[in-house]
Amino acid sequence: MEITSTTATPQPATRPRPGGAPGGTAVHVRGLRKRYGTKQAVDGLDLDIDEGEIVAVLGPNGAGKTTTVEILEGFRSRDGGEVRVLGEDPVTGGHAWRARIGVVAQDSRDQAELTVAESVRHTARYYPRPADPDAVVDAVGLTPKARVRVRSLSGGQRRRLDVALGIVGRPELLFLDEPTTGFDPHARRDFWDLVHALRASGTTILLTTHDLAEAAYLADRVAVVRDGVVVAEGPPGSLGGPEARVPLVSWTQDGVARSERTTTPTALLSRLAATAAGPDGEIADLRVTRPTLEDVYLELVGGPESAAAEDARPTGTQEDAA
Ligand SMILES: Nc1ncnc2c1ncn2[C@@H]1O[C@H](COP(=O)(O)OP(=O)(O)OP(=O)(O)O)[C@@H](O)[C@H]1O
Repeated sequence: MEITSTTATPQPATRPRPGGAPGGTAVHVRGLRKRYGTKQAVDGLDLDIDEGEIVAVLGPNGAGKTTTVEILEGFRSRDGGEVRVLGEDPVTGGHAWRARIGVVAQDSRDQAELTVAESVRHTARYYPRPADPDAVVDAVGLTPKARVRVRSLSGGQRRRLDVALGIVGRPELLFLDEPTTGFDPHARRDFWDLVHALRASGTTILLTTHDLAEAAYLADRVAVVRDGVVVAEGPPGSLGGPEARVPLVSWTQDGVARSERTTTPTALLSRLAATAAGPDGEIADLRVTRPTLEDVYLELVGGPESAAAEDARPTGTQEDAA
């Protein structure tokens, strides 16, 4: 599905070519800091995103992802650090800068009384070179609901509309904050195709997600945030380095579950065949697995995403959008 402009306006000269041809830096963050009361939510965070890249920011609840992203979007102030988004400081980015970014936030916008088509058309008017609203509605799979009022949509349909509203301005840089929450598997896969199509047209994408499969499928690079800093970054397939990807061989011997990490699993299997196989020649419960992105991620953040990682928001320190 191609999303075309409603006007003959050509793409901006700065728009990168697909495939990551020499482009500039879309996002540049150094030493970012943000404190809420006594809580240091962002604590010296560094991040760079090249034009045309899809970067997934991962991290447990309360790690500082949303705070960081909202600072980049210009919706939240910062206490310190250097931030450039499409070459500008979000604090001083004006209307023209804002029109170059798209935001799919966690909280839906409220256009409950409009139909889906009206809502997308309405939002398109805020942008100088919007996509065809009907094509966008189609791209997110909402054509059958185009004449339905927003308030009547299901949660997942509402989320798709959020995505439509975020992309109708044909942003150069798109922020996707947990975009597929509530999507059924089919819608999620369609959405992934859409994200790839956007990237192919040169859009830079910053994605935050708790869905490791989504990050692995979509991202060129992932950045893992913990306690307000990036603790690891790299392509999803090699995050954590070769050490983190050493295969794990597990088996049961004499009724006891055993496992061993080894770079030479075949040699270990030969040894086990001689020493741990039962009378039938089989090694009980034998499995050889290579750590997934999820395994590496959990190792990096110190265990499953849990309440332990999340601290309650301190009351009385709410900060309004900057
Ligand atoms: N407006 C606020 N007022 C006070 N504390 C806040 C505010 N927003 C966030 N915090 C705190 O800052 C820390 C980082 O929160 P943030 O929402 O950035 O994390 P997150 O990584 O996006 O989490 P999640 O995955 O749950 O969305 C948390 O401890 C949170 O409680």
